[in-house]
This record gives sequence, structure tokens and C-alpha cells, in this order.
Amino acid sequence: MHWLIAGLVYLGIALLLLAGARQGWISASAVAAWSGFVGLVVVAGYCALRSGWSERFTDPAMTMWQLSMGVIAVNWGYVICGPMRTSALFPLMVIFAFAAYSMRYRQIAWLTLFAVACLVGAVAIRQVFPHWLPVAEAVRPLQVDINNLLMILVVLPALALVAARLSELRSKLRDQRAALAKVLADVERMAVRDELTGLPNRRAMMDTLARSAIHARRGMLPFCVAMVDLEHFKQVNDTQGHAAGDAVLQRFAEVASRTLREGDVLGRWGGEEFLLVLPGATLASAKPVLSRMQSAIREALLPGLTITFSAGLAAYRDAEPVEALLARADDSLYLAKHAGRDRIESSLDRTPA
Ligand SMILES: Nc1nc2c(ncn2[C@@H]2O[C@H](COP(=O)(O)OP(=O)(O)OP(=O)(O)O)[C@@H](O)[C@H]2O)c(=O)[nH]1
Repeated sequence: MHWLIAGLVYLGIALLLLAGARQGWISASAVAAWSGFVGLVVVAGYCALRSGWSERFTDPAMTMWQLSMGVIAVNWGYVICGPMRTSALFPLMVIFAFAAYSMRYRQIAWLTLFAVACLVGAVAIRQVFPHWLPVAEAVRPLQVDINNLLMILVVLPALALVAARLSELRSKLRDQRAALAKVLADVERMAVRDELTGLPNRRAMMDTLARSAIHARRGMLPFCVAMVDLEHFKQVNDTQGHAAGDAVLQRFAEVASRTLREGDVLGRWGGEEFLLVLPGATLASAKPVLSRMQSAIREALLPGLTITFSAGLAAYRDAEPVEALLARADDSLYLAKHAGRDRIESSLDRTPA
């Protein structure tokens, strides 16, 4: 888009120069040389950008290069424009508008210095080397060149300051947007993750359950859940302190997660209770998963601490609400605890009343 705008501006200036040439103010060959130069700049820049060649630079859009070429084109125009030279400086406004859009403060300052130096050079060429000029001007009033230079010295720094301020505002806006995106990502993560263990929280587990139930109802995949409860956890808090309790919960989450297959979801249900969702599992195939988890926890929780857990398993029954499934898993957990702890019970293990 920027290239298109730059190309159109250059085209408009070339047409004006051609009109000047028709009036006899500018030499046609000078206009051709100028147009060849800007055409080359536009095509080279476009190709560098499109081909990905410019990706090797810190600024792949090559903004500084583009705008510096623009400044050279303007001053070249100033040299060849004869009586039209004052208006040849107007495109500097477009250049600085682009600078405000895409450059940093320091770059804008450099561009301003470069533009002033180029104009000093252009005035010097006009005054010192008149025979270089494409159309011999009968009079080359130094005063007009000096006036133009002074005007540029007044206008350009002001323009540069406004451009720099705009660029600063844009970069502030960009930073604020990035900070906002990060906060949003944090909030989204916090909404579904348990802060202490990093596991999905209760709300996320309810979503997982709802999704699993929909799949099961469509006859795609049965699933089981297990309510897992760490035993005598209050004692850990009471004897070792709350921080040690936290460490146990974190370590449990880490070790237990490692024993699961891809697709199984372990979440923190609350306190020292965890919920495990096992897609595709039956009660028979779910039990070994929990036994494996029990061994891993027994062996590798924290040095000097033996933590056990009981688990209540339940399989999803067609079309039942997930709350009923959870209630059966809870019942099974209750049974496991009352049957001596460090056990896994499932709803089928119960003798019907
Ligand atoms: N450190 C820590 N403790 C927690 C956290 N959430 C809950 N607890 C503690 O977990 C303990 C749960 O106590 P109980 O419900 O009696 O469970 P228990 O001691 O494991 O008893 P049983 O389940 O019957 O074996 C309480 O002391 C809570 O304060 C937590 O995030 N961090």
C-alpha cells in the first residue's frame, strides 16, 4: 500500500515536471533522468520487499532507505526545476508524514538532518555550478534559494517534531496494546487454570466433562472419571506448614500428570481433591491407570513424605447428566476411604442395595 502511494506521488510529480518541460522551464532530458531514477527506486524497493530479500534487515520495510531516496528525489527536483523549484519542496511534507507513521524519534532526526544537508547541496549546485543545470536560467536569484533554505530550516524541524511525537504516541499505543493482550491472555489462563498446580481448574474440568458427555452421547467415545483425594493432607499442613502442603499439591500434579496418556485430563477439583477424565476408558481399563498413578505418587512425591490417595471411579452412562456421574464417583471415593484408604473403588464394585 505504501509503495502504491509513493508510486502515485512520484507519478504526479513527474507529470508536473513534464508540464514544466513543455513550458520550457525544465529540460525534458532532466525530467527523463529524474523519472528514471524514481522509477528505479520504486521498482527496486517493491522487488526487495516482495521477494523477501529485505527480511535480512532490522527494518524489513526499508523505511529509512525509501524516505532517504524520496529526499534525494525532492532535492534533485529542486536542482532541475528552475522557476518551479519552490514547489518541488512540497513533497517533503509527504515524506515526513510517512516518517511519522513508521519511524522512531532518532530516525526522524537523522532524516531531518539529511533533508537539510541535501537542500544545502542543491542550493550550492544551483549557485556554484550553474553550467550543471539542465536549463540555463537567465537569473538565478540567490535570495529565492536562501529564502527556501531558511523556510525549510524553520518548517522541517517543526514537522519532524510533530512526526516524532506522533511516532512516540503510536509506539506507546503499540506497547499498551501488547500489555493489554498479555493481561487478557493471563486472565484467560487464570479462568481455566489452577494457579497453584497449573492444572485445569474446576470450571475447565466441567467443560471437559460436558464435551466428553456430548461425544459419548453421539456414540463416539465412552469415558470414565475418577475423583482422587490425597489422604491425611491436613496433617501435612499442620506438621510441615502450609508451604509444604502447597509443594505436595504441586508435586502431585506434576508426577500424576506424567503417568497419564495423551488425551487424559487431570484437573484440580478443589483443595486436595483432583478429578481425572479418561476418554475411551472403561472401568476395567481405568483402574490400572490409577494404580500406576498410586505407585508413582508413593515413590516420588517429596523426600520424607509418604502421601497416598484414594480414588472413586465411575463410567459415564448414556444420557445421564454429568452431575450424576460425579455423584457416583464421589460415592465410590467415600467407599474407598471407608474401606481403609489408599484404594481405588468403582461404582460397579458396590453391592446393589
Ligand atoms: N497447603 C494447602 N492446603 C490446602 C489447600 N487447599 C486445601 N488445603 C487443606 O487441605 C486440608 C484438607 O483437609 P481434610 O478435608 O480434612 O482432608 P484430609 O486431611 O486429607 O483428610 P482425608 O481426606 O480424610 O484423609 C485442609 O487442611 C485445607 O486447609 C491448598 O491450596 N494448599
